[in-house]
Amino acid sequence: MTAVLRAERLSKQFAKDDVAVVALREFSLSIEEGSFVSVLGRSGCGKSTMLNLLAGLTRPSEGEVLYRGRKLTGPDVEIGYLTQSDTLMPWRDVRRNVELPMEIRGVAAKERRRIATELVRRVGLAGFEKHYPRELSGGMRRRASLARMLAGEPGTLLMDEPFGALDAQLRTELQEELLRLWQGSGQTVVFVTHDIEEAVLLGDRVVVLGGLGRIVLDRPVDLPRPRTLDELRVDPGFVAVHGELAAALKEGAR
Ligand SMILES: Nc1ncnc2c1ncn2[C@@H]1O[C@H](COP(=O)(O)OP(=O)(O)OP(=O)(O)O)[C@@H](O)[C@H]1O
Repeated sequence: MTAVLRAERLSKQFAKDDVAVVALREFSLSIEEGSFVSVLGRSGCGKSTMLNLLAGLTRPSEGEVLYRGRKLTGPDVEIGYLTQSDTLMPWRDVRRNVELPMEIRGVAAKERRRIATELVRRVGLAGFEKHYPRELSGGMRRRASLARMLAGEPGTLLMDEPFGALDAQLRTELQEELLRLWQGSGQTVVFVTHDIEEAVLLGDRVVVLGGLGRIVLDRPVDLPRPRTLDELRVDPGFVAVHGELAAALKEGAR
């Protein structure tokens, strides 16, 4: 297995009222090609800062990000990023938002429409193709953004708490859909969450961050797939991993 994405001693500080605020300190991580890595951490520990750097959206104060061995100096079409903030285009309806990455790649109009319609269905938005972002709920906008990211067919997907705002039922459906799409795709996923169950359900590996992005625990999850939460919850292996991660989160908060 080769590393597709590597963070090497990344530090990031922001200037706030002339005072330097450190968000991430000497953060290093190597992501294997085709793997699904969950990153777990409490609010404010630097998860979004880390993803912004991995996406090439912001520049590190120190250190570097390597994508396929090349230094990342800006956003890359190969890397899809589902941010926490809403980046749908307000003047495009759902279908045309989802079509956008395919327009950029020069996919023919008919094919674009076919793929967009299918992706919109997969994220549970069938019937809302003609709705504009302002006509959707927050959760629906997240799902439309997810479909748009998938439409770009990125080799690497960075996702920042994509399902946090959704109700439990929908969340489960989308987690399963994401796994279906990912399995066998060869895509690499870095998935940020603060939910232990979600991290274990999805990941091949869970990385727990403490303050300033300090890695408190980095462990593989070797539970068999396909996984469902109902089955996992009564699996002794899952209960053990869950306990270990909960302890690591607590340790990270210190
Ligand atoms: N643009 C910025 N300017 C100043 N400080 C920032 C900026 N962005 C992040 N920070 C600070 O860096 C730290 C880490 O923020 P970050 O958003 O990465 O955390 P997070 O783990 O993603 O949190 P959450 O789970 O709540 O999204 C916080 O203390 C935050 O206040």
